[in-house]
Amino acid sequence: MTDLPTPPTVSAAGLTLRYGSTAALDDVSLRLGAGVTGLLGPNGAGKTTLLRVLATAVPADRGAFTVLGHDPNTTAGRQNVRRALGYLPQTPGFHPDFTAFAFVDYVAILKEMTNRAARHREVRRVLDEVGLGDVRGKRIRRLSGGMRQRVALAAALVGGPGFLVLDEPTVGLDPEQRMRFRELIASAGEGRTVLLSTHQTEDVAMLCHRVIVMAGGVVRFEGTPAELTARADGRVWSSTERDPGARAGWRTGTGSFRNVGDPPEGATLVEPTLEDGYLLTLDASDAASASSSEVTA
Ligand SMILES: Nc1ncnc2c1ncn2[C@@H]1O[C@H](COP(=O)(O)OP(=O)(O)OP(=O)(O)O)[C@@H](O)[C@H]1O
Repeated sequence: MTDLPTPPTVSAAGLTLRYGSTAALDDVSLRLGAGVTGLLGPNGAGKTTLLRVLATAVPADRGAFTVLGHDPNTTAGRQNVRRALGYLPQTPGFHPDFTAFAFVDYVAILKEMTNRAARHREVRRVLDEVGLGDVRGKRIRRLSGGMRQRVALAAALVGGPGFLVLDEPTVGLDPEQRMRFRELIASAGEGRTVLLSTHQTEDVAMLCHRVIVMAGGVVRFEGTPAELTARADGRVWSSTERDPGARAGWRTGTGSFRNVGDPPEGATLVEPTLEDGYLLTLDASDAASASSSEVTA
């Protein structure tokens, strides 16, 4: 495992949150440092719940965490966590009749920026930062999906938060917009702690210095993207027909089959991707060993 900055900027221990009989979070412990950490997991893994707990939108039943040294268990600490936080939720709730400027300004007001001139300067700065300076007077309903997502990012960035939480920000974006968004997230992660929930393994491979994999409310893996990819070393092979022993196998564009799982003797091994490592980590038997040997608290 690679070393994390000491002390970590965000640290959580034993976070547990149940909805009825569902453990949305089950004893989740993690540490984040400056830079972009990816949070991968299938639907229902508990990613959004974890982000909402860290953003103090919902309290955990058990466990504790700190953000930039602030403990949200006290009223003052919770206020400090919120001041340090920028949050881009899964479905940003902006009024479509607001202009981009008015919406980000509104969020800045909620973030207690009371000096109007300074606040407007800051709103212009973040809209410029996400490349929307030219359309800041346009109503949000007239902007493309990618531009709306950038308005939401600008709102999360306003006030220069030390901890930025992004819940699936690239969902529904076309490849060009996604690339543009990656650039913005990467620059937002310079000197700042960013936690990026995503289903896109390419986002993690291209952007993140650390990755956390969750499933069923449990952290299955915490490490670097290279370490996650390495979990599939020796477990991806090509063949002329689909290997019946493979956990997944498909014909590629070149006509040969790419198989993932436990290769037969003499198989032609190929380079794994981060997605292979991720899929194998979700496999139940791998998960058991990952949670006992790789998860750091
Ligand atoms: N408010 C709620 N009431 C009841 N159950 C909930 C609530 N919020 C989440 N859950 C359940 O908790 C589990 C974790 O959900 P969560 O939304 O955190 O997963 P996720 O990893 O973000 O999934 P997705 O990728 O689909 O957004 C799921 O089983 C979900 O149905």
